[in-house]
Amino acid sequence: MNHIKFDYSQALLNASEFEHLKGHVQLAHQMLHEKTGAGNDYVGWVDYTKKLTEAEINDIQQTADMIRETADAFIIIGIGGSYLGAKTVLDALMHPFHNELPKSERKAPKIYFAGNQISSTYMAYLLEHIEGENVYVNVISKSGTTTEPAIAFRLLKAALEAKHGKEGAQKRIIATTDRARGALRTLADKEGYKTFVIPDDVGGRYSVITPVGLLPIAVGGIDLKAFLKGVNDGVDAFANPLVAENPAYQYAVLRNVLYRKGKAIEVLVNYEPSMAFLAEWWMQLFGESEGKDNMGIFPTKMNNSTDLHSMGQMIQDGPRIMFETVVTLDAVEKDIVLEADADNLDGLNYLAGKKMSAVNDSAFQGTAEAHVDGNVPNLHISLSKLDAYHLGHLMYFFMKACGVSGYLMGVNPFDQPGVEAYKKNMFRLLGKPV
Ligand SMILES: O=P(O)(O)OC[C@H]1O[C@](O)(CO)[C@@H](O)[C@@H]1O
Repeated sequence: MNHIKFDYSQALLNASEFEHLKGHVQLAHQMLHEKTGAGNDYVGWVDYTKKLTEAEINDIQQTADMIRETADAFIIIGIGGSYLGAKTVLDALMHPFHNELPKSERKAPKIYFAGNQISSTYMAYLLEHIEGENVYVNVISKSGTTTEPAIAFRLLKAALEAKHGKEGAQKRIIATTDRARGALRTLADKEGYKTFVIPDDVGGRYSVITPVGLLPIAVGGIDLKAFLKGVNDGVDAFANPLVAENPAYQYAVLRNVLYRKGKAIEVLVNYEPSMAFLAEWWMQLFGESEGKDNMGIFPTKMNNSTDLHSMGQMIQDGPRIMFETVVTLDAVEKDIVLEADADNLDGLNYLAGKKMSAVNDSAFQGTAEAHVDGNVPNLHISLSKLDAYHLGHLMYFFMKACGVSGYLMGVNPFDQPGVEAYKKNMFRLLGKPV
């Protein structure tokens, strides 16, 4: 069943402008489901979760439970698709001040990320910060050869071995990587680490639904089965080839029509800080999938109402080359009723008795109205609430829309050849042996 409400009444398009693309969607749907399109070696994510066995899920859950019971701190090493999905879910569903809670109130180890940049300062502070802690590490790399996580892992492995010896470190390291290839696989096999496999036919940016995302999510205490159920219900709901009944395909069509009308920038907007990282994950998903052959919609983000006070001016009055996709929640996790103040020096008594979420909602409504008036098309996605089920459903919605959208755009949505350019130069500058 579909749990995404997708409203495109403010897309500033006539039905006639997207009707003609419906036939193309049927073709893109077929290419994806029958594995006949470009990049067809990488469409395993389409029904991956449907094929996950109970034993595989239990293995992930048991490993996570062991880490939850034993570790003070859990470090997720990975870059791009190898950390963005996990961080999105953990940020969205965990206590916003989780790492600062006293141990007795924390339901999971403190969680840190490493290997998603090459900052020596960050790494030095992290190593110093975790010195007294019982640390477990999940090193995640599909290729097993990415420089950023490899450097971070080398440093953390050395720190763990210095503290606990080889055997103690071995117990605290879990590697998520390719079944057979890559330096991380070789190392993990040699050292005897517990490993999880990233399937060959699932690319990094589509891998949050594999152990890449699932293990960290479970360590965070998120309900894995609910997350997977949300994904699986998405697999069913968004496999409907009829555009009129499939919001993922509607979204794919509309963004393509908007792009063809000169809207080269898509802004993913949220009104909840817990959802801010969703945009980072979404940016890689669409950016790496569609930015090809000098084409593609440039994906960016607004965390509102914060960014209305920095980028709001640009959206309202800047060049008319952007559209917004706003994600909102029908119900917030916690609400606060604003009270009257005897002095009312701040002039806020007109809000007395109102819920803070209603003020936030008015910010959303007012902004959408202003931006649409300013000729910025607005697409609106709403979820009934933010929990493991709905987040899994939403992430799969975006994945499915992205595959179809890329095909509509005429690119291979499953490769990322352009990412190699900086690496080649960096390796030359560093004198990496060829
Ligand atoms: O999991 P890996 O192989 O380390 O790759 C991490 C990320 O790097 C990229 O390959 C780009 O360099 C992304 O596509 C990917 O998500």
